[in-house]
Formats: sequence, C-alpha cells, structure tokens
Amino acid sequence: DYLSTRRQKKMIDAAGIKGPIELPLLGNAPVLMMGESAKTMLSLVSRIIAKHGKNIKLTMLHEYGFITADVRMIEAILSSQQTIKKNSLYNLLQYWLGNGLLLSTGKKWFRRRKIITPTFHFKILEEFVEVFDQQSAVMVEKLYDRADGKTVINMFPVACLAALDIIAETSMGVKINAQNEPNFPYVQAVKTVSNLMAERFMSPLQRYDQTMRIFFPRLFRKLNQNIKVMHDFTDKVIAERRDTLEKAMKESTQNTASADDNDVGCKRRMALLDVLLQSTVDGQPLSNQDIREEVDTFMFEGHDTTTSAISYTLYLLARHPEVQARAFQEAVDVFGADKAKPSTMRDLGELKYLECVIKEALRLFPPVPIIGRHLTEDVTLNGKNFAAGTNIILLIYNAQRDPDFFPEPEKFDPDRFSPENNSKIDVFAYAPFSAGPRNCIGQKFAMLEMKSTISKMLRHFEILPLGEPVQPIMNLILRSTTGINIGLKPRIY
Ligand code: HEM
Repeated sequence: DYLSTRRQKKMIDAAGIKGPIELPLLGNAPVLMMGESAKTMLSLVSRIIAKHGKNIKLTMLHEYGFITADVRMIEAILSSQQTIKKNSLYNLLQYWLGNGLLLSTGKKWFRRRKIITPTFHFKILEEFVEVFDQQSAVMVEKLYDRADGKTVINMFPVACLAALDIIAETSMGVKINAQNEPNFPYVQAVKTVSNLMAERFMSPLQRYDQTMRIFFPRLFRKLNQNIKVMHDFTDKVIAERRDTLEKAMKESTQNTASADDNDVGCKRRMALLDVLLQSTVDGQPLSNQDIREEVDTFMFEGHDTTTSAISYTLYLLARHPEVQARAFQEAVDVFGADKAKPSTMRDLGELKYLECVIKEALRLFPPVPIIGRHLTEDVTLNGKNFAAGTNIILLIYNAQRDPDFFPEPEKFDPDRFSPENNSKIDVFAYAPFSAGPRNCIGQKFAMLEMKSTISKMLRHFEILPLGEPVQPIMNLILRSTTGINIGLKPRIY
C-alpha cells in the first residue's frame, strides 16, 4: 500500500500538478482545515483553485488524490470507460443503497445499466407526468396557508415531501402521502437518514464506522434503525408488487381480467419497479434483494437532487422578477387562465424558457456539486499519467462558474441556454447531470418533474424575495445552511 501511494504521488508530481503545502504524515489536512468548516468548503476550494490552478494535488492523511476543475480534464475522466469506479466519498451511501446503479461498478454496473435504461422510456415518463402534476397540485394547495406575501417559507422541506411523494409513486408504485402525513415512518426514516448522512459526510469523526460508533454511539444506532425501517418498507413493497404481477399474469392468461386493471378498477400505472420485476440478466430474473438496491437508489438519487434543484430555482425566480415575469407569461401562454388545468407532457415540452431558467439554476447551484472517481488501473488523462489507486474529485460546481466558459459567471442569465446560445455551451463545462457512460439516468425524468412543479408554482403564486439569502453547503447534495427562502402571494388573473 505504501509503495502504491508513493507511486501515485510520484506520478501526480511528474504530471506537474501542484497543491497546498504538505506536512509529513498528515498531508494537507491540517493546513487546509485550519479555520475552515463545512460551511466554507466551497469557498476554500475556489481559493485553492485561484492559487494553484485548476488541477490540484491533495493529500488527506494517507490518501492521495487530485481534484480538478479543468474542463478538458473533466472531459477526459467522464468520457472514459476506464474511470467509472466511484471513490470512498460514496461509501456512506452504501448502507442504504447497497450496490445499486449509482455505486456499482464493472460488469455488474454495465448489465444493470442496460436493463434499467428502458425503464426511463418516453412512454413510461408520459404516465409519470400525471403523478408530477397531481403531487405538485398537493404542494401548491398546502402552500396557500402561508401565501400572505410576508411569511418566509423555506422551500427545501416543502419540495422534499413533494419529491418524495413523486419518487415513491413512480419508482415503487405506492402512494406514501408524505405531504399529507409527514410523520409516516418511512418518510421520517428517509429524512432522518438523509440528514444524518449529510452530517457524516462533512464530519471527520462521523465519517468512519469505527469512530462514529465510539464517539457518536446514539447517532450510529439511530442511523441503523432508520435504514432498517426503509429496507423493511422497500422489501414489503417489492414482495407485494411481485405477487400482484404474478397474479395479474395468471389472470390475463386465463382471460378473466385485464392485467391493466387493479383491485379498484382503475388503470394501473407502470412503476419503475415493475420493469425491474420483469427483467432478466442471462435469462435469470432479478432477486428481491437485487431489486431493492435499485429501488432504494432511485429513492435516494431521485428525491434529494430534485428537491435542491426545485428550491434553488424558485429562490432565483424570486430574486429576478424580470425572469419570473417572462416565465409566468410563458406558463399563461401554454396553460391559459385555468389554474387547475393539469399539465401534460406536451405542455411541459412547450415551456422552453422555463427550461432555460432551470438549466441556469442548475449551473449556479448544481445539486451534485462534486463527483468522485477511483482509478483501478494506470491511465493517461488529457496527456497526464496517473497511477492505479489514485482518487479523483471532479469540481463540477467550480467548472460551471469558470469565467473562461461562462462570462460573468456569477450572473443568473437563463439566456445563456437560449436556442441561439445553447450550442456554444461546452458540455463538459456544464455537467449538472454528469456526462459520458455514468451520466444521470434520470435526467429526463428530473427535467419533467422540475418543469411540472415549478410551472405549477408560477401559475398560482407570485414568488417573492423574502428571508435570508442562501448559503450553499455541500452536504452530499447542495443544500443551504440558511434555508432556501422565498415568500408567496396568490396570483389573480
Ligand atoms: C435535478 C435532479 C438530478 C440531478 C442534478 C442528478 C445528477 C446526477 C449526477 C451528477 C449523477 C452522476 C453521479 C456520479 O457520477 O457519481 C447521477 C447519477 C444517477 N442518477 Fe441522477 N440526478 C437527478 C435526478 C435523478 C432522478 C430523478 C433519478 C431517478 C429517478 C436519478 C437517478 C440516478 C441514477 C440511478 C444514477 C446512477 C447512474 C449510473 O451510475 O449509471 N437522478 N445523477
């Protein structure tokens, strides 16, 4: 191990990659962390880039690695099939997600990706749009209580419950009613685990099981109990769904009832889970355990990310009234004056300006601000050689604010993504959904969900710039220590 670490360091040095001062044994950690906290991490990274360039050598205790905001380096890493393995940044997720699509690698990842890709087919997404609309309607309805033009509303927890309702219904085919019953045990468990994991991510003593067990035994127990609640719930849903599907198939071969009808006689919507239940790998169906990993992965990847994006987009709309006016006008043009009119796939396709708004919000506040990789073999990336074992962090957040690619990078300007300008955007400078073979499989799903919820908000409310400004923080996903605040006033038209 020591030899391998020496080799990694030697090759990083030979590649001319510089970094902050290192101490013997401890590496950069003490110098880097002095006076810093989770809150200043994003600005710390920007300061390091300003000083040492976009490719930076970093050592933390015994781990060697480099972090990069160099767009051509990001391109080399994201495009390559040789660099698809995730690094230890992701370990914390494993308790909940097992080795589902996000965390798996090699052959397993490749096979799963192949069978999961068709689950996000256009036809299936079209049915999901109904769910997006219904759950957005619940969200809006519940917000009227606080829409008095002066109450500060932190959108994060509000959007989170809506996003949970959406992802549970589309991935598992169950209504968990998170928005109406936020105390439902599964909902509570998801919230507790997401928060505990976010904290663990930034706290050195909580990072590793051994130290967390010793220094935070109560939290460690709480984490495990809540993960069990989630697993039990998913297991139960999968078993029931498998049963229903088998019965339906039997019945349809006996021609007594249509497989499209459920017990209340309404059309049964396909869930992502159903596609997995019907899939095979080498002729073998997936086990309940295999399916649970994937369903749990959808549940995680598919709710915190969209929550962050929806909240930050509404925040930006509140603070840019001219952008909001244009997006509102577009919504009225598409939907007319009937606020209750549900949105269809076609309507969402016509919200072209809103799409630019969301893309620009994802540029400034990417829900996944960094991506990690671990090299399993020696590779040459953008002309530099790296050794097997090297850890890499891709600084998506910083690349998306690089003035070489985005003039006036701090400015919120949705027109960067207008049809005339869009083609000028470098796809590796702008990668909120990652890029290449391991990009986000739920990207289209996410875009439709965001357009549905945000257009619903625009149609019902004027969004106001109330409350403290955001203070972005990288807690697994991008959150804000001050909340993501807005105010609301009902629209009359
Ligand atoms: C705005 C919302 C979203 C953003 C910004 C986002 C972003 C990302 C990013 C950056 C990755 C790559 C992560 C990495 O390489 O480590 C990823 C992967 C993934 N995302 Fe998303 N995501 C979003 C929504 C969703 C939704 C709604 C779903 C599911 C319904 C989903 C499912 C996944 C899965 C399964 C992967 C792993 C793909 C693989 O490794 O093959 N995501 N996402």
